[in-house]
Amino acid sequence: MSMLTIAMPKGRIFEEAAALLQEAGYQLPPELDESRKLIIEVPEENMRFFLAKPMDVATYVEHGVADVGIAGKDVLLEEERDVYELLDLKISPCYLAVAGLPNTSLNEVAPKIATKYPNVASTYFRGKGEQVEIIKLNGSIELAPLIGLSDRIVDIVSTGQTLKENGLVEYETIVGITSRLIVNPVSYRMKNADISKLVTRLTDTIAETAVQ
Ligand SMILES: Nc1ncnc2c1ncn2[C@@H]1O[C@H](COP(=O)(O)OP(=O)(O)OP(=O)(O)O)[C@@H](O)[C@H]1O
Ligand SMILES: O=P(O)(O)OC[C@H]1O[C@H](OP(=O)(O)OP(=O)(O)O)[C@H](O)[C@@H]1O
Repeated sequence: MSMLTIAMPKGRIFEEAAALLQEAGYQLPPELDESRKLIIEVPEENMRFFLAKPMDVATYVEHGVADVGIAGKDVLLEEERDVYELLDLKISPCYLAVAGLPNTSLNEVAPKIATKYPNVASTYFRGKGEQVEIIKLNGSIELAPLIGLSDRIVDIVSTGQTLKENGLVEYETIVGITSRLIVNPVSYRMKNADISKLVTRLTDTIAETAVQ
């Protein structure tokens, strides 16, 4: 029987995702978060894990090298991939928002928006009929309005600490974000029994966590 391959995001989602799988009854080795290995096989569960950058998880799943993956909804919105989104795992909650320096209005012809999410940002402003110039950054987005690179940012907010410590305010909430279970469409057919078992177990675990 072929193994189920799961692309896991390294970084802040990882621990919550691994804990959720454990709670769902999968016995995962400590090696999964303790070593620097990027491929971890768990023969007892007939599973194999790839440790990927969060932005890349859906790429592995779309190409079918991973059967399933765990990805933030932000990543799925930014890069539309040919994958099925099966389940809201309700972990790593945050939201995408428009923020900037306080008391500044957007009266220029095409205000500059700095963001790690150029597609989400342009779709959002197009939807409001506002013309903007998108500036793609890869991190430290809050720096942009402070130094005059942009008028606004579109970025993730979780505790709000980063905005606060940099004297920025939120202007609009775009969309709420949680992590999702995604699956390759071919794997979904070929490995339906294993994937359905995973989905059922995770669904039960999420439901139990919700009532607690
Ligand atoms: N405060 C937050 N900031 C950023 N992402 C968050 C936050 N809270 C939850 N998330 C989720 O975590 C994912 C990003 O994880 P992480 O920050 O580890 O990766 P990253 O953005 O690639 O970071 P880096 O480039 O610094 O490694 C996002 O896709 C989002 O769904
Ligand atoms: O509301 P908060 O709890 O402060 O979280 C939000 C901050 O966290 C993320 O940045 P990250 O730590 O990933 O740094 P980076 O943008 O430099 O990658 C995000 O881009 C915000 O800057």
